[in-house]
Amino acid sequence: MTNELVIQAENLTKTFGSFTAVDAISFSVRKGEIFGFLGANGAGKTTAMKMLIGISTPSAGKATVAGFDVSSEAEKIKKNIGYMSQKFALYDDLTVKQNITFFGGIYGLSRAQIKLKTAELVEELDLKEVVNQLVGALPLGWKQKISFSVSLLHNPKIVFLDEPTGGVDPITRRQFWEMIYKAANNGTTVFVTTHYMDEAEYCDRVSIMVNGKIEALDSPKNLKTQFGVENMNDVFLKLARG
Ligand SMILES: Nc1ncnc2c1ncn2[C@@H]1O[C@H](COP(=O)(O)OP(=O)(O)OP(=O)(O)O)[C@@H](O)[C@H]1O
Repeated sequence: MTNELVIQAENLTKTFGSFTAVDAISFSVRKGEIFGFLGANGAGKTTAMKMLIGISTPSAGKATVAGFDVSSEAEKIKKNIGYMSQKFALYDDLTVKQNITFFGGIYGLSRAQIKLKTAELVEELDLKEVVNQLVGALPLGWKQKISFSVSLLHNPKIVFLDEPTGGVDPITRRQFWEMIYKAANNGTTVFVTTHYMDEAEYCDRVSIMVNGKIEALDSPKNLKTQFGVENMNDVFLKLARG
């Protein structure tokens, strides 16, 4: 991890009518950092993330991602990031290989690059058996791992993961986190939302949102010390209960 800041938000705000979903949040994320973005349902995480990836315009405040302004340079941001949404976006009726080819094309990779990447992924994820199977036939954990790899196809500087491990078993979640570590070790910054507090422990730093505001932000170790508790679940409960 370096000291280069790849995400900087300053008083970033989103209102819907009179409702403030994201309330003047300020934070920064370093290159290669695994940054956990936590909060209860409805706290404003997805809304904040949508502003950071350039698909929702802030109502107030500002943010830069990969050096580009989210309000005025959204197209440049999209070229520099990967995104895996809660409803991850692989096509069930295409094979694994066809999905990789399709998304590689969208990300602007050449045929040769796609071929190379496909071979790499088959090797890394041990996909030999399933590469020509329809994605729809694969278990959820597999879909998520492939989806994550697809979001990294174009070697983005930052990858945004919105609850990437929802609904999968602990072993698959652990494997997924090994992939996250590997991406971070390769210099990719990982911005991840999760509801699993064991996953919060794996992050370099964690922010916790309550009603649109960031109420805590530090390493898991420092947060546990600050709140005088043993685990991130208790940190979260203390904050959420107010
Ligand atoms: N387009 C919209 N119009 C009006 N209200 C919205 C809109 N999008 C989100 N909200 C509201 O903003 C609040 C924050 O929602 P958001 O989806 O960002 O929360 P979240 O922290 O991501 O929750 P979850 O963990 O359930 O995904 C919620 O009260 C939601 O109803």
